[in-house]
Amino acid sequence: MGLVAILSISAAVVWLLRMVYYKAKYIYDRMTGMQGPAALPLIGNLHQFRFEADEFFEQAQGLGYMLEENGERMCRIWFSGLPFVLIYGAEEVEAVLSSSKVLHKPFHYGFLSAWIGDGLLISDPEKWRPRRKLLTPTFHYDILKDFVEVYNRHARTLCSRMYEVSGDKYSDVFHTVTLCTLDIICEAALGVCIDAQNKPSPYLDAVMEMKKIIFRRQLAPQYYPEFLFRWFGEGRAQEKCVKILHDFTGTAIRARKKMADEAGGVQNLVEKEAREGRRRMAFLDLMLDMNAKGDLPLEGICEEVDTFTFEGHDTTSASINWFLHLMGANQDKQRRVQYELDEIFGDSDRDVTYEDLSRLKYLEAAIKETLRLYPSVPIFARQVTEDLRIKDHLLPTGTGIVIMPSMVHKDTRYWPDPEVFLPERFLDTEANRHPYSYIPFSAGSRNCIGQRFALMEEKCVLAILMRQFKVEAKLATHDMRIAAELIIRPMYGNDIRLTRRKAFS
Ligand code: HEM
Repeated sequence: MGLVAILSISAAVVWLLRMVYYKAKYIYDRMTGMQGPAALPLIGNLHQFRFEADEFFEQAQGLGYMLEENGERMCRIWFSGLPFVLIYGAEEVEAVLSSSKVLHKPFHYGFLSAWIGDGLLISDPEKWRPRRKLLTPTFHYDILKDFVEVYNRHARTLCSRMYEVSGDKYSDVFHTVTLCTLDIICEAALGVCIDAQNKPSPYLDAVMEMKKIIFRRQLAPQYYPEFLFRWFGEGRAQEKCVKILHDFTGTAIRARKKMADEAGGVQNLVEKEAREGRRRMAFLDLMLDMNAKGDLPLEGICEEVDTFTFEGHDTTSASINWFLHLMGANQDKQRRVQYELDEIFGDSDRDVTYEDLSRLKYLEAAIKETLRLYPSVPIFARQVTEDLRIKDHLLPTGTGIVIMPSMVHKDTRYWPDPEVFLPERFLDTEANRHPYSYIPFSAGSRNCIGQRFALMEEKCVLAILMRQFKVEAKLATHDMRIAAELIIRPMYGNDIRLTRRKAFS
């Protein structure tokens, strides 16, 4: 190699190292101005991290409580060399979620992509923006009200399962409820009744297994690189699950598309089926219509159906479960819920109608209060791609932002006696709270697209359950250990005792 070449390469290496040094210094200088636990060179705070689902959440919350004294509800942590900022105050959250520039998700959302592709939840803003615009009308009340029948039907099956475990003993109902919410979302998204509450299926097993694999990987940095995960982690097990999941949704989508093509379009097909009283519109039908107009490719339909199925069953199940626990632990509040139900339904065992839903004011307040104490998604995150100012800090490009709704929901400035279960907070129309002090569904333009669906579903399912059963919780709320996985769940299950209130016809 000639001297010139050696000199050129050396100059390039020096130049690269200088760039890296200045970039690292730029980030480091900005991050050191922020409160946070002492970090070591290279590994940062990694050695202090707890990787168990309960300890990890407790640790993050503990850190937040320790570091709120100077009026800032944010702190920095170093995940090895990567800077992260934990955010747990309404004002700080507003700076992030109201910004149209902070819409990217960090790398660990990518672990979901084997299942849900590049759907709404994880896609980059360039892809996300037009698709969100396209899909938002899908969640309009005019469409959602047709799902009330689906909620009722599966809630009644859930009731039968609950009868089987009712009586003197306490039973863990967490999984039982999850099967119901999975039935509901599969029928709403795909138009297919998987009947998970009555029979096992490879699809059901794959859904359950896949969630565990994704969560285990999130807490195992050694498996972040794809090849290490594939060869030494659970990559192969994941591949098997993904095949079952995609075969199932792919087959249902292709079959429905074929039927729509044969009927001369989705609208014709849906109208024909409605005349025959056979089936109602599913999100899939609306998306096939978009596909026929050239707005959404078939691959996009698969991504979004899988995204809805993933995001739309565990979240609602967690929330229904915590609601049942809180009812069992707060008998006075349970009586108020049942008083309202008895006023509306009397002794009748009729279905819940769309009109009933808006009359269930106390039930709705109790659901919202449940989501305040136990927001189903314990943590969500953003990636800074342009320097972002929050209060006196400039978060440099590359910073990961981690938002903790459960802590935002316990800020005493907006939530007096934050640990107390008090649905009445949500009936108080005078309450003057910061608009970002309640964020179970996130907020801003990238909030939860399914929140109306979720609230309608929960109200309907819980109206049916609470009419039939009195609930008692085995443990007091302060004795429940919380596991923050993909959703927030009771670490050792949701043990409740159910006794029948009236006959089930
Ligand atoms: C109690 C129930 C639910 C809760 C608490 C909840 C919460 C959330 C949260 C916090 C996010 C933001 C996540 C992030 O930024 O990383 C989100 C996003 C999302 N949720 Fe939900 N969710 C619920 C139910 C549902 C349901 C039933 C569906 C579908 C029918 C759904 C579909 C979605 C989708 C597609 C996104 C991504 C939206 C986007 O980025 O544009 N969710 N949800």
